[in-house]
Amino acid sequence: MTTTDLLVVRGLVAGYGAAPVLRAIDLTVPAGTIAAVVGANGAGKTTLLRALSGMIRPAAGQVLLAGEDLRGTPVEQLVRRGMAHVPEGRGVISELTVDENLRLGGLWRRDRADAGRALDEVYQLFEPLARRRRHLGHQLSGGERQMLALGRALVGRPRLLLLDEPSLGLAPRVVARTMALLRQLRDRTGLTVLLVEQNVRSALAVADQGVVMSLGRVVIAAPAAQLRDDVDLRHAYLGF
Ligand SMILES: Nc1ncnc2c1ncn2[C@@H]1O[C@H](COP(=O)(O)OP(=O)(O)OP(=O)(O)O)[C@@H](O)[C@H]1O
Repeated sequence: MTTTDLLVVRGLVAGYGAAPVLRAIDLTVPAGTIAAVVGANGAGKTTLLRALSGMIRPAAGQVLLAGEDLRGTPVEQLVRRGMAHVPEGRGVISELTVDENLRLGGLWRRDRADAGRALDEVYQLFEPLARRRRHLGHQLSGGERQMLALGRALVGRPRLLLLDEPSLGLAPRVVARTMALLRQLRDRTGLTVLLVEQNVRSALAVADQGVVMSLGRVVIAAPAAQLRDDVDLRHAYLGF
């Protein structure tokens, strides 16, 4: 595992109108690690992912991906540089088949042969998707749709995966499987993950770093183990 910082965020300010939601976010995520972003409803977690993936334009601050400043970079270029965003609600296209949805994730890649290999790898990783290649998006269960959204992102071979609430609406067993998969991807491929989760326990169990947000700021960024084990910290910042 490399110790290079893949994502560095400095003084990021962003929002939807005149009043900013993110108020000077600072964040560092080393390559090959999982950072879990947790915090109360409305803290700005989803907004942070949107600002990083170019869905909303930051008003101020700096985002570096592997040392490269991303300011002004079009969304399509962000994808080419290795950023993949799986939004809350997942964005699976209901009218397309599993296979078509997955192929969308690799359409932009010039290396067609490797895009094909990445697709095969995703089918190996998600066996239920391989069995349902011809099924339409709307015929899938919630857990399968989550797999599909994640799989589609992975077909692009991202370096940084921005994952918003993957556990939303899923059975505990499926949540556990998703978290185990993230750990496996980190360990086997060196994938770096910024994981936004309401399910704090599950997220901290899999993460290397815990990032607690409140009112548009990062109030603590610490090793996940420290947040898990320190009762005072948990009471103060996470309420359990
Ligand atoms: N599209 C939007 N337009 C205007 N304001 C928005 C929009 N999306 C979110 N907000 C506001 O931004 C603030 C932060 O929301 P955000 O969704 O980032 O929080 P969150 O920490 O992800 O919370 P949750 O866990 O509830 O999704 C909230 O006050 C919310 O009302």
